[in-house]
Amino acid sequence: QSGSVAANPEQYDESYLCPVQVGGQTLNLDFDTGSADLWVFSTLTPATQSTGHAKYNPKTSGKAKSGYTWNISYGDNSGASGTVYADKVVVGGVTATSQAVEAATSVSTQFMQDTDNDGLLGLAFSTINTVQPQQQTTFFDTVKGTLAKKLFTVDLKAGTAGTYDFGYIDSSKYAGTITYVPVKTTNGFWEFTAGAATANNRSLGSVGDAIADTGTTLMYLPTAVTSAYYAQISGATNSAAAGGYIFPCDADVPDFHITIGGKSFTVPGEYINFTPADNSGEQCFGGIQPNTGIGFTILGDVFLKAMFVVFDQTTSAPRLGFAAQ
Ligand SMILES: N#Cc1c(N)n[nH]c1N1CCCC1
Repeated sequence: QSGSVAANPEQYDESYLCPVQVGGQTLNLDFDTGSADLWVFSTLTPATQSTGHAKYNPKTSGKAKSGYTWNISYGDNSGASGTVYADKVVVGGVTATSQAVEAATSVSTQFMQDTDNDGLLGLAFSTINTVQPQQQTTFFDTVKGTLAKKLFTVDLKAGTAGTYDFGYIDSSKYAGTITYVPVKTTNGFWEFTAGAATANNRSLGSVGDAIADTGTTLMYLPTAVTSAYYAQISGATNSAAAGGYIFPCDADVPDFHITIGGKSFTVPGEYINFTPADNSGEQCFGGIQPNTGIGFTILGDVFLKAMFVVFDQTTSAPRLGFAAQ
């Protein structure tokens, strides 16, 4: 089988939500290549936390996995926990007849407040799934044996709907050729080595170890690369109050170029002029921020919305394919 589902941007492209049928109920989920749990708001989630969200009702067709629990926390200190059911999950026409559906019995305030988001669909490696006592497979791992090709592609867009495709590569969605690089799976991420970064034809240094992460909004780069980039924007400062680099909204924000697999790819400067940093609209928050304390680079949606990316498990060695949109 194969299929395609829309990836609808939230305000400022902060995250992208995709309609998924869970036990015959449609929920809008954040597809996240940086985590491996499929969890949903449910009828088990306290009403004080779930108001405004679509909820999965396991009573309809879910089979309880007795004694199974899950508990996930993300790098931004958000998190959720709950119990586990097996149920039918359909994404863009691709059907997992019995997928582990993690029903939330508790969610953090960030999730409670984003009422468009009804949960997450993890697309990292199942080795980092949090279900106990037995780890469960991601939707992709559950269905990959039934897909025409064991891969999915990500085509996020700036300010408009993109797509996640499962089982095939749509050559109309990218320009030029796809450059493949090997993936290191030991941390459970789609992790690879990126190369040199430049802006205004000046070297910013090497990016190095990086993950392709649809669940992260911004790009978190090595501190040296980040400071060298913002040194080229007059008025840019690293503001503790704002929580990162900001600059005058009318500044000239240079394109960011990164080499992957020997090919150069470009993130337009306008994607890096991310959002107003304050109510005056005078200062804007940068789409590139330092990866301090993370330990690797995260190439999130600001990067991905300039790219067409193939998440490929067609061979025993997973690989990532990158192309310009
Ligand atoms: N922090 C963080 C994070 C990440 N690195 N990948 N996905 C994340 N989230 C998904 C939902 C909330 C945060």
